[in-house]
Amino acid sequence: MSLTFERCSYAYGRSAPVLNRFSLEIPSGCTVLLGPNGAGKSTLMSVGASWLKPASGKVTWRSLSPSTRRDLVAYRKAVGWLPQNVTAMPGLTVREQAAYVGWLKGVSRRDAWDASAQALSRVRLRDLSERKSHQLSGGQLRRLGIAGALVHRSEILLLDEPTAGLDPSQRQVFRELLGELREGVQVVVSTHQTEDLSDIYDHVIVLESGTVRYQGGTEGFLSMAPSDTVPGRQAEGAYTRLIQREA
Ligand SMILES: Nc1ncnc2c1ncn2[C@@H]1O[C@H](COP(=O)(O)OP(=O)(O)OP(=O)(O)O)[C@@H](O)[C@H]1O
Repeated sequence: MSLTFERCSYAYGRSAPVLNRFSLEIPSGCTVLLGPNGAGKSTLMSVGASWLKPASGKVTWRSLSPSTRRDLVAYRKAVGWLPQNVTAMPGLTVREQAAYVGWLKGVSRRDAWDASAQALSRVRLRDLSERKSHQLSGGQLRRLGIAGALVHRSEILLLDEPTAGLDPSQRQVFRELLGELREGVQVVVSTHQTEDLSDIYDHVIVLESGTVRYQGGTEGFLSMAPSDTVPGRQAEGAYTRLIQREA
């Protein structure tokens, strides 16, 4: 069993629920989560990361559920999360912050320290290891966030807009990293960037107004593009067609 949401409901305060008895099983492999602004992607990721607790329903990763007190620590160790806004921890260096995140997730201090060097290399931040994390640029901070999720050797990574604010060369670094990661870890990426979908992702999920509008293979998704779509713009064409059709 993969990451599963069973009839989950979540509302911010007294607002209308963003997720209303929402059910979804994330397929194994590499999945991209698309959807318009406000569709509920970050909310879904945050519920999956057990940062937000659904008012009702159940989230499970394999046999672990964060709503079961006994499972919570193991669940959070297994499920890595890059939130939309990564914050620098005051006073910590880049390496200390990556190690600290691992330690918070239950990795021993020594293992977290060792693993942090490797994780920083993977996101190409090793040269900045000794810099204070508050001195990083926004894009570098996002890469540090990914490194933090790698330190505790997650079984599944939920990456919320990992390429937002990255320059084109760093987006390429991220694509390469994803190619390496997908060998051992299940990955879900929320993004607005639709280029190269078929090179990177096995599955596409499109969310709109807290509802799944599409779930299936990447090739099937791309084939929904209008026949006159310019080559290389299939994902954009398919997405626009889907969202307009459902609007
Ligand atoms: N902290 C919050 N308090 C109140 N409402 C919120 C909060 N965070 C999100 N919302 C609302 O919940 C809905 C879903 O937001 P969410 O951030 O999950 O969407 P999203 O698909 O990630 O959007 P984007 O692509 O713009 O990041 C939106 O209507 C948003 O205004």
